[in-house]
Amino acid sequence: MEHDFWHQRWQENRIGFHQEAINPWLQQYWSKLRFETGARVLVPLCGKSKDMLWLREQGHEVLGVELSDIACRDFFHEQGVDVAAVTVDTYHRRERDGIVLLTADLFELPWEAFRGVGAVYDRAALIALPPAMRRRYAERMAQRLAPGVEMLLVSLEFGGDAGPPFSVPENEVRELFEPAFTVIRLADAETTKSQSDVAVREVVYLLHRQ
Ligand SMILES: C[S@@+](CC[C@H](N)C(=O)[O-])C[C@H]1O[C@@H](n2cnc3c(N)ncnc32)[C@H](O)[C@@H]1O
Repeated sequence: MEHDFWHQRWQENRIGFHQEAINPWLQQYWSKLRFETGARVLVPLCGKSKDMLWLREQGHEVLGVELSDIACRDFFHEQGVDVAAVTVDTYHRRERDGIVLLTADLFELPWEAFRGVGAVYDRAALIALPPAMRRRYAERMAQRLAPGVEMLLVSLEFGGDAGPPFSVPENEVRELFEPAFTVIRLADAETTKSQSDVAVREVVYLLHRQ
């Protein structure tokens, strides 16, 4: 998607993807991942997800990367604090109590920004991207993550190519990430796509960087 698409969504507050509750898959399956105590968790395309608060409560440092400065600002504002942004190179950085949010294009971030990442949580990141960008995303993860780093990925499967959110079925997840990652399908459940009655399956994967 073009940057403008997302900036407009945030400006107009059309953020149906945002969840007020902590994601149940995250709570159920995060303990399946292997990481060091307190590992820094990368949350790509993080929006203002409250899941980052849950990860922080588990003792992690959190590194969220998000295109929209509105999202990064509002994440902290909704916790009752206004955190000033510091400009670093081409992006904005806000930090408070172990949560760092970078207002940046994930694909433009330099290597150093990924330093120390020990785990990844992807909810509505891969599925927010059109096909060619999904390939770039998987390549970027393979380039930037150290061997042994694991990712919890929540994907969606439904009929049709329209999006976002896009349907990314298991064969595509494997095609994108293997062999750089081993891919384990952990669980799935039927849900309903918002604003329509299309049957949608949410699928949770554990990815292990080889
Ligand atoms: C579907 S939303 C999901 C947000 C969050 N993961 C959640 O669960 O609420 C996708 C987010 O990715 C952001 N985004 C899109 N392209 C991006 C990029 N190239 N780099 C960083 N963020 C991006 C959008 O602004 C949007 O907030």
